[in-house]
Amino acid sequence: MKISVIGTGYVGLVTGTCLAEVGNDVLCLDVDVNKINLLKQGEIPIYEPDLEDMVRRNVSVGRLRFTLDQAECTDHGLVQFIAVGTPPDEDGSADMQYVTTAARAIGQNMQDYKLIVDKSTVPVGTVDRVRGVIYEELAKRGVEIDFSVASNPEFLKEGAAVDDFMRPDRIVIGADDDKAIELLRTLYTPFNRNHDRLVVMDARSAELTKYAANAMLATRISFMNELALLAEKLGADIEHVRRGIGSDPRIGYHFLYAGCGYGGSCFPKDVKALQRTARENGTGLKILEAVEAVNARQKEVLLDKIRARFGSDLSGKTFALWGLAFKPNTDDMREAPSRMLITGLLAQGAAVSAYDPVAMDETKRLFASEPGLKLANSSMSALEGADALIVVTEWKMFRSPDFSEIRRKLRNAVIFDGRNIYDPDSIRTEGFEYFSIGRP
Ligand SMILES: NC(=O)c1ccc[n+]([C@@H]2O[C@H](COP(=O)([O-])OP(=O)(O)OC[C@H]3O[C@@H](n4cnc5c(N)ncnc54)[C@H](O)[C@@H]3O)[C@@H](O)[C@H]2O)c1
Ligand SMILES: O=c1ccn([C@@H]2O[C@H](COP(=O)(O)OP(=O)(O)O[C@H]3O[C@H](CO)[C@@H](O)[C@H](O)[C@H]3O)[C@@H](O)[C@H]2O)c(=O)[nH]1
Repeated sequence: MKISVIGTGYVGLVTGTCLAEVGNDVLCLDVDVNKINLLKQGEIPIYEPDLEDMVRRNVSVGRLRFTLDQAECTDHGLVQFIAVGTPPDEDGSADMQYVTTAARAIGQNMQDYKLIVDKSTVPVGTVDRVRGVIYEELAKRGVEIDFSVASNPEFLKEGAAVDDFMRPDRIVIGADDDKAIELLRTLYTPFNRNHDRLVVMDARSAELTKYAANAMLATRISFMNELALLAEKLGADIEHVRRGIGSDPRIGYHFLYAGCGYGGSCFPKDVKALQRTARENGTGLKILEAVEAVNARQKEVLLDKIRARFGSDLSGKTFALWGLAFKPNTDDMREAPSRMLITGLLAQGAAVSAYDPVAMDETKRLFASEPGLKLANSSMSALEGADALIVVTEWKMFRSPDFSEIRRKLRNAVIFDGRNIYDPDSIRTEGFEYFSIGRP
């Protein structure tokens, strides 16, 4: 099938590449000249496991192409995926300007039937709004052309995006017209083997499903983070509690890890946007208010522990920080807990020596003018002369380090572990003072 994808970020690039991988003829559009130039050379602008090889493979056989030309993009695909950003606006609502621009451009350029698919995470009612914008543009041109609009929210996780897209838990399709549903059913057949993963519903329910999924996952995390604070006061261990409750299949093990707060481009913004939608509709979402407040508090937990150990004036102190991305296997630092921590430490007069296996360039971009932040070449060199080590992101490479080397390099044998990756007993046997989340 001929497919166009508008927006080549995490979602657009993965969607386009995976659809090309199974044999479709895909053209991806972006307004970012640098991105498109890089992609045309077979280089990808983000770090995402397995993606670069897949892009190169499909580019080389001509199934995946990139363009800056909107008319070419509209002309190419029978199906037009909108996968542009929907960042939070000042009031917490999703900023819809990029989706609207993309829809308007389709209306301005289309010559024959198109199925327009909202892949971006968008407020309930967006399918109707996109349809309205396209009608407006067709009316301006004085033409009548048949088209469909559907919702097909994306559930991939950064760091596992290719795998999530190729082997989805479910494929949600929200549409009221049979032609759109059949086209999407056909398109997703290669990803829908063994058992039927297609969940077909009306567009509004599909749009709400996306927010509900992220809100539920964020709720689990905030619940565990709040319980972790209580566990600390009670002398209980949240890791034991996690295993104890996760064994109940009604609860399950996933997304129960206490830590230094959730980040990323989705949970924070989607939790906000859903609350905004509720308020606009004259109702509230009290649970989500608490989820957000608990998360904001949790992002301060490491700094609180550091100040409790080293005092509130941290001037003259240096802290080694392992992990800058909001989670492992990505270079994405949107809403990353590391950012608040770095800012907090620098504001208290401390210096920071930071290392991340893939997010160093992004850190440079975000903190270019911070003299107190040093970017180390390796995890071990970050430790030289530091007063303590702080682990913020649970990259695999941080899980079994050489503890005697860490002890030699640090000025004090102190570790703050924001992701509970070390065993408290064995790390104390190694001679460290150890502070983690929700454990004695
Ligand atoms: N990142 C994720 O893990 C993830 C997962 C599921 C859903 N989502 C949702 O998918 C959407 C996209 O997220 P992302 O992380 O890929 O965003 P992103 O910021 O990485 O990429 C968006 C891209 O769209 C481009 N763009 C903006 N306006 C355009 C236009 N008019 N025409 C062409 N290109 C345009 C931008 O230049 C950018 O490259 C968001 O709504 C997000 O909430 C994201
Ligand atoms: O038990 C857990 C699990 C995750 N996190 C944190 O939660 C955040 C988000 O993690 P994750 O969900 O793995 O990453 P995302 O790539 O943001 O993916 C989420 O957001 C996407 C965008 O909407 C959705 O498509 C995915 O299904 C949804 O998991 C990260 O900061 C994690 O450290 C925890 O603190 N504890």
